[in-house]
Amino acid sequence: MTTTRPATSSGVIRVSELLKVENLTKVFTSGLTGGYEIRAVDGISFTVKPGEIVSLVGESGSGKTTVGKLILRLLTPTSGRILFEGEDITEFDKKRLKTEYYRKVQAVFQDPFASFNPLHEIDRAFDLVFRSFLPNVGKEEREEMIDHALEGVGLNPSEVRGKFPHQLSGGQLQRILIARALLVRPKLLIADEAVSMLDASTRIDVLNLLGDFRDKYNTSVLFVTHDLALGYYISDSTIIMYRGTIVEMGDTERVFHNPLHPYTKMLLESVPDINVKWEFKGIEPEKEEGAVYQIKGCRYAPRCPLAYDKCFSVRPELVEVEKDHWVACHLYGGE
Ligand SMILES: Nc1ncnc2c1ncn2[C@@H]1O[C@H](COP(=O)(O)OP(=O)(O)OP(=O)(O)O)[C@@H](O)[C@H]1O
Repeated sequence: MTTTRPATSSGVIRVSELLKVENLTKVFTSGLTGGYEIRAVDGISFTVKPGEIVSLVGESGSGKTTVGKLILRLLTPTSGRILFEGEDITEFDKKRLKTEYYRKVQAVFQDPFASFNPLHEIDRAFDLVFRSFLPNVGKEEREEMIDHALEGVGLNPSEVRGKFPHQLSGGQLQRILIARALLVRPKLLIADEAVSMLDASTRIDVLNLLGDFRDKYNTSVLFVTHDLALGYYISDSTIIMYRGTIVEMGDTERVFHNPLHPYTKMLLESVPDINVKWEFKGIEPEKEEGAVYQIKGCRYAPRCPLAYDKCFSVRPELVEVEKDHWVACHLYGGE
């Protein structure tokens, strides 16, 4: 990959985990009757340290968004724990989520248009944040804070304030949402495909902005993406998911420069190279979805060129093969 990455903030002190996900599982059922189990997230564990940017990478359907929604408690886990600052947030009631948790954990999603009411000026987007988390801020200070937050994401307040969503571009709207999420200086930002709709140069600006914000306020970011290059550019650590399971994770440099899992290797080989012209090689058919979740072993086995008997019958565990580099593959001794 040719992308260069901004240097990791050197001043960040990483004491302990901010977020610890333990054996997290979410099972959906497809259809009302006679459906099959979709193990969208299947017993995954990982941590996010204070000030760490972690990419959650995988193809469509790998379970990335479900993980984000579970951490945001927009979904209830089937089993497992989500510890935030040591407390299991799956046990928080609605009041605690609203008054405490969402003060510290904010999110930005893919489609900025969906987050704005087309009938209201964009300024209204900030109302809920002030009402919920900053109720004592006076009108004048509030206006200053909004202007400051907008400037922080590279917007000129006079160009966007008082406008309706249809009068602004997707990039401007997404920056406004990021400004809103960062206004309360959250400890964790969940950015789910948050830059996918932006054009290439705006995308890099917004990524740099997330990096700057982390450096300034030690905010951790869970960066959910299907785009390996973006994940590489921004993150300290990378988690590769396949069909609800983590197949590889660790320090971003190690995962990208020494990929071990056949799935990670395949993903990296699929990144288009600017010097190579497109050539159609056919599309590999995926195993039928319901059948994939019934595989007792590695979910990637049916697609894996190196799979052998054991891969279909025994689920490989994540093993640390070098410092801060984990892989779940029988080729590396996982049981
Ligand atoms: N509410 C739901 N009911 C039933 N199945 C669901 C539900 N939400 C997600 N799924 C299924 O769970 C699996 C994982 O979905 P998820 O959206 O988490 O994947 P993803 O990696 O984020 O994919 P994408 O990049 O396409 O958003 C998919 O098979 C999806 O169809």
